[in-house]
Amino acid sequence: MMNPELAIIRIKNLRLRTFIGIKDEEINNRQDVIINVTMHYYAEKARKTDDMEHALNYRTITKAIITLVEDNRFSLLEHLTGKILEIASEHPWVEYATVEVDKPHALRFADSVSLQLSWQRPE
Ligand SMILES: Nc1nc2c(c(=O)[nH]1)N=C([C@H](O)[C@H](O)COP(=O)(O)OP(=O)(O)OP(=O)(O)O)CN2
Repeated sequence: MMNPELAIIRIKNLRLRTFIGIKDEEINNRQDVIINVTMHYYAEKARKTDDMEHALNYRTITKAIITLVEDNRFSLLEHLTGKILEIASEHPWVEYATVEVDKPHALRFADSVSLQLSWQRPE
């Protein structure tokens, strides 16, 4: 059974603009990306103390993702998603993280295309 103290933080539909893609049009123009991040961590201390010092600060993590995405350029969704996953999983309290990045304007006849990567802390 899952541990009830394992909190799940979800950063939902973080909408940013960046250079992503391999076509000339994509290299020369920023486009929208939509980012969803999930992080699992043991939140018992944060729950009991109501003190930010014991919580995984989703604001700090979100700001780091915004800086990464907006200040860089990427060719592949795989690379961009992997870099965001590095940020989402770097805090030592994070047990498990997933990142999904949508490129809504990538395919003419589809609503969106997305790529998801996950990370699990080794036992
Ligand atoms: N694990 C938690 N982390 C954070 C919590 C929380 O309850 N648990 N709460 C906060 C803040 O209260 C708030 O939700 C976010 O902070 P805020 O400064 O408003 O974030 P913004 O990104 O909107 O800040 P801007 O400076 O306005 O861009 C933080 N973390």
